[in-house]
Amino acid sequence: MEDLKEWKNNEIWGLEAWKSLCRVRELCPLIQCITNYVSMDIMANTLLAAGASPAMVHAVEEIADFTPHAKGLCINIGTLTPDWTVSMKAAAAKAAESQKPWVLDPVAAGASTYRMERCLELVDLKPTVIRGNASEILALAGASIGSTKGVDSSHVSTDALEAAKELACRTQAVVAVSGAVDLVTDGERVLGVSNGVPLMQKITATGCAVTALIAAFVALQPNLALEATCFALAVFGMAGEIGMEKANGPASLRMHLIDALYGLDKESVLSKINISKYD
Ligand SMILES: Nc1ncnc2c1ncn2[C@@H]1O[C@H](COP(=O)(O)OP(=O)(O)OP(=O)(O)O)[C@@H](O)[C@H]1O
Ligand SMILES: Cc1ncsc1CCO
Ligand SMILES: [Mg+2]
Repeated sequence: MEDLKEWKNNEIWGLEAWKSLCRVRELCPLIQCITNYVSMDIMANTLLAAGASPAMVHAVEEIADFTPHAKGLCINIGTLTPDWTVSMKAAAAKAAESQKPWVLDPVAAGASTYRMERCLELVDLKPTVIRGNASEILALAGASIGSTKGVDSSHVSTDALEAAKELACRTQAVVAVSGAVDLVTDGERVLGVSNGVPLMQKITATGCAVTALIAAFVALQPNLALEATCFALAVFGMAGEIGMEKANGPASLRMHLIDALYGLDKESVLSKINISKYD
């Protein structure tokens, strides 16, 4: 691959995103998901539609056997309880030990002290990527409680740009803030992904689903985590744009988005991709 710092236009981004999607379709990476009850269905279906192989495996007793065989791991704290916390930490540690990338979704990080403390413990276990909405990234970067209402963002992604950069520098993770423009940073470079449609916010767990898709893309390009994260966000957003052409509301968008992801072709990727340097 060329020096990505020199990349300038969407023609090149499109070709590389297409290659990344093809790699997922060819290699069908096994992605372990320890996620919330709300997101399990859309997350598994998103991974399958993209060509990956999801497995919702969360018993702590299975982690020693299972996690080393997965290509990537997605941890989502959406419906956190103490027993799952133990599994999450064990899986993150096992992924790190077996040099597998893992991605953290800090759902509602600022909604309670319990959530924040567990999130900070997970961040200490060195996620490859952290993907949240703007309120979650602001809360996590500042370790601040009470600024978020729940799982939905009360900020726009650009509100969290400096927080995301600071969090990325401090943790060495790639940090992605979703929204109308998804901002992705390694603390130095910032890229903006402008694919997607606003109605995606009205389908529960689209954020959770795209975090799992990031895990699948990063699993196959662990040394290009920033770019792979952008490609997953762009691919999901493009599927939303295509799905929106047939949708009448959130429920039909959910269905058409998954269909569009499954059928996404090179021509659509090249014509729709919208990635730009943000800094
Ligand atoms: N205004 C918007 N325009 C276009 N796409 C959007 C918009 N808002 C969100 N998206 C897209 O919707 C998806 C979900 O992002 P969102 O920020 O809603 O995540 P979230 O709040 O974590 O969701 P959840 O907690 O329900 O999983 C992302 O792919 C994002 O790019
Ligand atoms: C609604 C909801 N509550 C906990 S997790 C979740 C899914 C969206 O994050
Ligand atoms: Mg979320």
